[in-house]
Amino acid sequence: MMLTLEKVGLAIGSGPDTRTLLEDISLQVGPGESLGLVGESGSGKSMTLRSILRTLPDGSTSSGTVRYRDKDITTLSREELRRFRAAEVSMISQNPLAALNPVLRVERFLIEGIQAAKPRTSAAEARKTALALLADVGIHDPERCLRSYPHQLSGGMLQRVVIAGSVARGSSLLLADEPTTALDVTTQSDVVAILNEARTDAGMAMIFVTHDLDLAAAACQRIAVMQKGRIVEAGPAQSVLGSPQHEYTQMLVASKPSLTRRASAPVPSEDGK
Ligand SMILES: Nc1ncnc2c1ncn2[C@@H]1O[C@H](COP(=O)(O)OP(=O)(O)OP(=O)(O)O)[C@@H](O)[C@H]1O
Repeated sequence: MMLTLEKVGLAIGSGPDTRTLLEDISLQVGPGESLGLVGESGSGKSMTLRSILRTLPDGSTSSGTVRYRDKDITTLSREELRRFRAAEVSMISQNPLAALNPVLRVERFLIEGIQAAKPRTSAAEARKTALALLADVGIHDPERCLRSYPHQLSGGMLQRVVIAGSVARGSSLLLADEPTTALDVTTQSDVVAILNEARTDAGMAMIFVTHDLDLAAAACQRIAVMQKGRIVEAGPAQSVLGSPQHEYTQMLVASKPSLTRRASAPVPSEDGK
């Protein structure tokens, strides 16, 4: 298994003011696999990702184990943790600008990633690889994209560049936190398709956080449903969403806006009748 969480817990504060943020979180993701974490706002999805990266809030206490390959991440030294974050994990968030340096062209971002993974690659070779990676993520004019600064690209293009960057760095673990929330629906499905392709081609393990059940089903083979810091139901995406067992999952599925229902809903007349 690439990543295994066993009974991960997280609490903040002390004494009677202690608040439990995560409780008994156990999950596994293998190479090339994708796991969706779904649940309402505040259910602990982002905190689960932060437990993996060990970027926990000040004053919090964690428990349980986070195993990456054969190492327990919770016991790594500061230097080992820095290396784990830089070389093994890529984080894709709602805001791709956060991952990119605003004063550097896309070219520098990708070439640095490629050379970090394979230090002996020449600049010319790295440039060629960067162009190929941009083409792989569906960028039509890779030359132009390489020369661009982040602010010159659309949200969908930026998210593609960040995905190309994680492939360039040879990351084996992809943590995606609402990566498509800021995109329009068509670009959303393009980005999900590109993520899926990058994951299977490069054998990356992916955790995909979203509150959108349809998106989770499109991006993930398995789904874990979180409520109040716990996983209440987990299993193959089709069975969790098709025949949910836990009443919280049933409620989420029932309240999901259905595209067919939306499309066929009667349009209210102007006077509201
Ligand atoms: N720095 C912090 N200190 C204390 N509590 C926090 C901190 N950040 C988040 N929390 C609390 O931790 C709980 C879990 O939050 P988390 O961000 O993981 O939820 P989420 O499921 O990712 O929600 P969202 O979809 O809104 O991002 C929430 O109750 C939140 O209020």
